[in-house]
Amino acid sequence: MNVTNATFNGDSFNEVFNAKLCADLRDHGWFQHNLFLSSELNHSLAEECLQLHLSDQLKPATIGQGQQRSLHTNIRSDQIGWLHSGQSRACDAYLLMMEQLRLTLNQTLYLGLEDYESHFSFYETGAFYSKHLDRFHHHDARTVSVVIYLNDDWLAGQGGALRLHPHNLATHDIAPLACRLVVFLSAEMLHEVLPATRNRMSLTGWFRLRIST
Ligand SMILES: O=C(O)CCC(=O)C(=O)O
Ligand SMILES: [Fe+2]
Repeated sequence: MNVTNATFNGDSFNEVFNAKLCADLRDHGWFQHNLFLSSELNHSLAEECLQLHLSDQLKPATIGQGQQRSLHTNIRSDQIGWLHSGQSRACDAYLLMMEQLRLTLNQTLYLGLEDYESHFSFYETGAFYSKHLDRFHHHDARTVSVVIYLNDDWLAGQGGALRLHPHNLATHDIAPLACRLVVFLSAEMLHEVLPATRNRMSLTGWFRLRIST
């Protein structure tokens, strides 16, 4: 894959994108953009996620942080693999886009986001993640959540939606379609992942503030 010209879709990070990102997060607490990844980058990331799954390198996700971290398969049943820079060209291209997103969020919303952590997620048929907030209870720095979906040809009726529960508003379902980006405020937006009738792959990440100790 040629990272330099296959990464961004034409309208990611243009003025309209940036203005909508800023307005939607500020006014509603979430933002969606359907063609964020190029199909080439989507394909490379989907292939990498699938290979990690097939080679048993993804692990059951846990809940909580530090010593409180534990496995709760009644709350979530996906498998994850944390990303690190240099692991592949596709992951580096994705991390570059997230760096651009971090700068954009800081410039438009003055959020002071310092860094980003991210993992692949693989939900096998029937896997789910019940209603939760992404911010941990104790001194957590997670501020903005980002999900990118990697699933070609996702059909209505296959389930697997990200269900947002905006405060005092009706729930909103988003299908996990390839190339799609969803951004929301980690401390405010309750959300869940509904079970699907097929495997579901994504990249999930969090922009964090520096924690002062
Ligand atoms: O995959 C999704 O749609 C959301 C995943 C999620 O909520 C999480 O990993 O915290
Ligand atoms: Fe979440």
